[in-house]
Amino acid sequence: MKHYSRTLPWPALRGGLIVSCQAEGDSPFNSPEGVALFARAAVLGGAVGIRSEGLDKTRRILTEVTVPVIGLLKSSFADGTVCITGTLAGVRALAEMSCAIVAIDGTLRTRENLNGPDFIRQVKTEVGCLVMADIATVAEGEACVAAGADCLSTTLSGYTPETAHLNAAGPDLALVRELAARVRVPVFAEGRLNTPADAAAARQAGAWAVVAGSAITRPTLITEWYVQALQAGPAA
Ligand SMILES: CC(=O)N[C@H](C=O)[C@@H](O)[C@H](O)[C@H](O)COP(=O)(O)O
Repeated sequence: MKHYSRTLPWPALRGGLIVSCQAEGDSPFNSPEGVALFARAAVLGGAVGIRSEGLDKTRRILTEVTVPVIGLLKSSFADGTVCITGTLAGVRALAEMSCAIVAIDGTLRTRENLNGPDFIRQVKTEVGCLVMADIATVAEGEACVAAGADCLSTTLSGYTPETAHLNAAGPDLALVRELAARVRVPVFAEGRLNTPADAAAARQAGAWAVVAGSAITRPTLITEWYVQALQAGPAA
């Protein structure tokens, strides 16, 4: 196992904002250059960390910022729901390019014949990088910590079959609150934190730090929010 020498990122991230700089599909920002511009803008605005998807994009972002970068690769489970870094090769590639932390799907869904906690156990043994377990429930979070996850993020609440009903309900602050009370590793609040007030509420709920993406780095989606609000018409 290779040993990744690094300063632990937890103090630098504490109480701060991590901006998720991702772009997909026909987004005009869907390139290493595009997301790197977002990362630079985020750091200028005071972001203490960046979350980044994809090997080429993450490699580029790492050359542009000095704050800790949380790297991940996205794929899909058979039912079409999102899987966050589900292969050992992917974890290794992100760790070797010096991501401070690698985000891994910590849900109980099976990838490479392992569920999230078992996969994290394998990653900690065979790769040895810092792991952020992306989870959707308290039980998943506790199982990932027992498996060796270095921190948790509520990323997947609302995006797994059993939590899909929460998607329309705004950020899952109840999950942040419960995890923060139960585990001894940093808990990051992530997912649908679309306003500064949401971010502050997540800190109040016990989040170590807050991750925001869409509301900062998905301008097409933000535009749609405005357009839909206007289509609802004027109040009677
Ligand atoms: C579910 C999933 O695929 N989440 C992804 C995880 O990396 C990203 O698409 C999100 O943008 C990120 O989690 C930040 O969340 P929000 O964009 O809601 O602020």
